[in-house]
Parts: sequence; C-alpha cells; structure tokens
Amino acid sequence: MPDSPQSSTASGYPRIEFGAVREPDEQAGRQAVARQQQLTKPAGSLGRLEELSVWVAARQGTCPPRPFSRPRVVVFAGDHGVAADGVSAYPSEVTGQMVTNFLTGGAAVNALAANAGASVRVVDMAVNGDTSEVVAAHKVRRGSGAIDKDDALTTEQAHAAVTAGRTIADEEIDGGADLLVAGDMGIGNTTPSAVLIAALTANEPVAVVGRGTGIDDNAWMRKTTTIRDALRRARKVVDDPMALLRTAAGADIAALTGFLAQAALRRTPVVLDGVVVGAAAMVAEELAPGARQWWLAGHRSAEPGATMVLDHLDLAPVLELDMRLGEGSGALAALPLVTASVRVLDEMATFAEAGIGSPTEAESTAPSAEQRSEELF
Ligand SMILES: Cc1cc2ncn([C@H]3O[C@H](COP(=O)(O)O)[C@@H](O)[C@H]3O)c2cc1C
Ligand SMILES: O=C(O)c1cccnc1
Repeated sequence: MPDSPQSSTASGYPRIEFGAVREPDEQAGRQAVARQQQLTKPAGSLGRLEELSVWVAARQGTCPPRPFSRPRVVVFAGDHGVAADGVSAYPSEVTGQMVTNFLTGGAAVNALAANAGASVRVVDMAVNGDTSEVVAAHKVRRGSGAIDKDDALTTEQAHAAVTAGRTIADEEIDGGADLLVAGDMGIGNTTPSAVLIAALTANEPVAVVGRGTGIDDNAWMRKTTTIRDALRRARKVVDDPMALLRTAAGADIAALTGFLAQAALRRTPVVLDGVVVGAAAMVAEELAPGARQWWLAGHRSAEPGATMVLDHLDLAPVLELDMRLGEGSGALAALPLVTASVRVLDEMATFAEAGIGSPTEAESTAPSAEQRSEELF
C-alpha cells in the first residue's frame, strides 16, 4: 500500500508528507554486473547498454531483470497565464486540441509509445477549456496564474495538484505499471519550467531561457523578461518546495512533481523526459530527497534548462538527439534501448553455457562493467 500522503499541521491544514525514499537494491545491481562479465562478449563491450541493465536490475531488485510488462506514460496537461505575454510560438488553444489528439492517437507520444510498447494516459490538470470527463477527474483550475505577476496556484490548489500526481502514480503502479514515463503538454510551460530551474540552480534568466516551441527573437526577449519577473517572486520561496510550486509552477507541473516523488517512494523506475519534466523532478527531489535514484534521464533536451537539471540531479542522459518536444517523447525514444539492455542480460548465453573460453586476465584490459556501473547503485 502507498504511504499515507497527508497529516495535519497545527493549523489544521493538511500537510503533505513524503516518507523516506528507499535505496535501489545494491545486491541485485552487483549480480547484474557480475552476470554481464560472464556473457559471451568482451568485458564492457556493450558500453552503456550494460549500465542500463544494471540500473534496471537494481531498481527491480532482481537479476536478471524482467522485461517491463506494463510501461506506462502519463501526460500532464495544463495551460499557463504567461502564454498571454507571447512567450510561446503557439496559442493556448493548442493545449486542449493536443489533449484530443493524444486521445485519438495522433500525437508524437502515441507513435513513440507504440514503438516502445507503452500505453498512454492523459490528465487534464489545468487546461483552459473543457476536456472529456475521462481526463479531467483531477482538474484543479482552468489555466494556472500568470507567474510574473501572480501566484500560479493557491496553497490549496498546489496541495491538490501534488496529491493528484501522487494518486495517479499510485493508480498506475497498483494497476501493474512497472515503468513510468512522465510527459507534459501545455503551451507556455517552458517558461515556468525555466523559472523553477533558475531558482533552484541559482542561474540567471538569460542562461536558462530557451526557444521552446521555436520562438523568434522578439518573443525570446518577452519570455526572458517574464522569467526575470517571475524569478524575483520565486527566489523568495526557493527553500520551500510547496511554496515554490504555488508561486512559480502550475497545476500540471505540481502534479508531475507529486507523480515523480511518489513513483520513487513506491520503488518504481521512471524515465524522465525534457525540460518540463526535469523542472518538476528538481522540485520532487527537494520534497523527497533521494528520489533521483529511481529516475533515468531519457535524453538531453535542446532547452538549456534541461542540461542544468541533468547536472543538478547528476543524471546522464541516454540520448542526445536535439529533441525539444515534451509529451514524454524523449523518454519514449530512449525506452527501446532500456528494453534492449534488459533483453541482453536476460537472453545472452554465458561463456560456460556456450562452451566458449573466458578471457584470460591479461586479455581483459577493457574497463569492467563494475568500474563503469559503480555509481548506478
Ligand atoms: C502542436 C504542439 C504539440 C506539442 N507537444 C508538446 N509541446 C510542447 O511545447 C509546449 C512548450 O513550449 P512553449 O513554452 O514554447 O509553449 C508545451 O505544450 C510542450 O508540451 C507541443 C507544442 C505544440 C505547438
Ligand atoms: O524539453 C522539453 O520537454 C520541451 C522543449 C520544448 C518544448 N516543450 C518541451
């Protein structure tokens, strides 16, 4: 059963509690390293593919690891008040339209999920319009506040959104999901993401701002100004993750934060996507320290903030494909490689099984999987 998400504060207002994040299984990881050494290939010759299999074994707590039976993508959708400042190349209406596109299977996330053997769930946390009842069960509001002038959310809404993200993670894990992917959809959402990242990494607006959907130079200047103004407000609450979400995130990003933290608390591995999921991950690591051990960085998004997230969380991305879409697309592009790594460890014969001579000590000069995998536990 999930940990209880709440307890009451002295004021009677429910406070979100995150239990301690448990470590991955070091023994299963070490067994995976040892097994990689016995497989019929030169030691270390599958490079990072070997490391990925070790990562999975330690998260599943078993060696050899199991192929994922139910990888699941959850796309968190929501609009943002800052879109009215002209910080995106597209209008807010596209958010709701894309939610429909996800449901009818026409988006990049649908194609990439199908390719990776994953199924897709869409959640409307704050779309500025009506979506179907199926996706709006956790909706907190229509559009989050314009963070350069106002808070994104009220305290109650921030609480409700984080709790919704945790509930959704619980639902998915209880429904059999053994690998989660988090995705985002929300016109303007790279702006609050940049603010959160700049606040938590002490970077300046010009360093963190990115082109998002492909903005021109004028929009870039507007976006940088919006980030600057929002950052002034966010810096005041940078030491309080829930207040930071209320001030500078939005219901979609707050729900992503709860989702990522809860997955770690439930010992379920997650493949992270780009800058928006990364911003939520940084806040989730503040709320539930150690959660990062349960996350694999699917890729390095082209957004500058994404690299700050990777550095801050000390995560090495699987792919660098200059992707800048969101929706979970970068994570899903990486997932088939993670699956490949598991199949290698599961299905390859050992030297003993195949009757092939093991390497002599003199021959095995390549860096061992153990040397390269040490940091994975
Ligand atoms: C058709 C379309 C599909 C998308 N899928 C993801 N995004 C991505 O782009 C948006 C963030 O960039 P910005 O901050 O510049 O608005 C988000 O909706 C994000 O999920 C999309 C954007 C568009 C236009
Ligand atoms: O990195 C991302 O997730 C991203 C980049 C651009 C636009 N939307 C999302």
